[in-house]
Amino acid sequence: MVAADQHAIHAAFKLSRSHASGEPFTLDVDIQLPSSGVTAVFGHSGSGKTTFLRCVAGLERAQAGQLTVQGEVWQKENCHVPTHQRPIGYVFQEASLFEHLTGMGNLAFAMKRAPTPTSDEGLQQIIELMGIESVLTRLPKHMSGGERQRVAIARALLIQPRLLLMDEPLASLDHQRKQEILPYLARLRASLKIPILYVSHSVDEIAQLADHVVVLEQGTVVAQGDIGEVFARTDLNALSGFDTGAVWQGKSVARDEQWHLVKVSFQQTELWVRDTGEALGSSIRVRILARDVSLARTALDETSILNRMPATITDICPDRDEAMILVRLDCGQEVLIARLTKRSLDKMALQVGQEVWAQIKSVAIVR
Ligand SMILES: Nc1ncnc2c1ncn2[C@@H]1O[C@H](COP(=O)(O)OP(=O)(O)OP(=O)(O)O)[C@@H](O)[C@H]1O
Repeated sequence: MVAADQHAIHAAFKLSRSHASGEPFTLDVDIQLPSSGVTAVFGHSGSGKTTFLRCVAGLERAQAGQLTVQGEVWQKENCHVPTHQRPIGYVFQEASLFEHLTGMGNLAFAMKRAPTPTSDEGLQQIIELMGIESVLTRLPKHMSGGERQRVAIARALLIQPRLLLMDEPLASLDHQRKQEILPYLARLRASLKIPILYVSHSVDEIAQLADHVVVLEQGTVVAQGDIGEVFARTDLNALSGFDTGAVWQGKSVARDEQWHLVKVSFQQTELWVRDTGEALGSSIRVRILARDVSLARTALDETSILNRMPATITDICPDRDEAMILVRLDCGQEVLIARLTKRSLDKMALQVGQEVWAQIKSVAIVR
């Protein structure tokens, strides 16, 4: 839960619509979101992510709604601030640039809409942040998908928004372009003071970018909280499956130069991870996929696995795959999830409350 904070966002919307096919849809949310960082709005296709974002933007009007952003009312009973009067930047799935204007022309258009003049320095900072210097003289048709999207993000920032809304900004890009643009989004997250609402159905993207997660299912909020907390849950349909995995936030504390490894310390446990060259003391986020965690009843000495730790089984939950099971473990203050076959669970006679050894085959650094 987000602490009561007058700078937070309170969004409550009730909106019903019926499909041509006859299947009705209702968005029914009442949530408090943090005033900074990236809040990911996550869920399967059709869960209502875009509808929620459009309600925040004022593009869609909920039959009943209340929206307060940092103490300012944008919607309440008979009051509905129109979209163009809301200080928001909106980045869509497809970069909607003006095709007849160059990159710089697109940016200049946004600057004209900003409430206060942008200094040359401010403009330069955004150009550098998004790495778009070399495409400013080009028309959008001569830019790659990733470049177009980065110009679109810069344009949204130059409006000087107090809230940035991003609706699947990477969805139209291929894998390589996504990888190219992700570091820019991570930089954006680190340098922006304003809150970002980021809609996505990609667990990978969210694991890398989000601080806070809201999970929608059929128009309602089924979970919300800090990324570590939400990703540690095994009962969420949207998060169960091949990509299930815990996200841990720690600090690098030691370096093993011979083996190119860095020791990352978490609340009560430590992991050795690949050295990505960051200074000791840096904050490091890792993702441990449930399929990369195996369990042993005793501490095995002869194993090639680098990261092993004692853990207690706290829950055993069904997986989307009939043959698999998710085991939730407490490792000190950290929660780990292991994805095992039902056969292994049975063979090892694992039960809730049992002490085991968790063996982590691979740890991905996500930031
Ligand atoms: N313009 C519209 N008219 C009628 N129904 C709509 C309209 N837009 C969306 N819907 C329906 O409303 C529901 C929520 O759609 P929404 O686009 O918000 O979901 P989503 O979670 O963003 O999905 P996706 O990930 O596929 O974009 C869906 O059932 C969808 O079919």
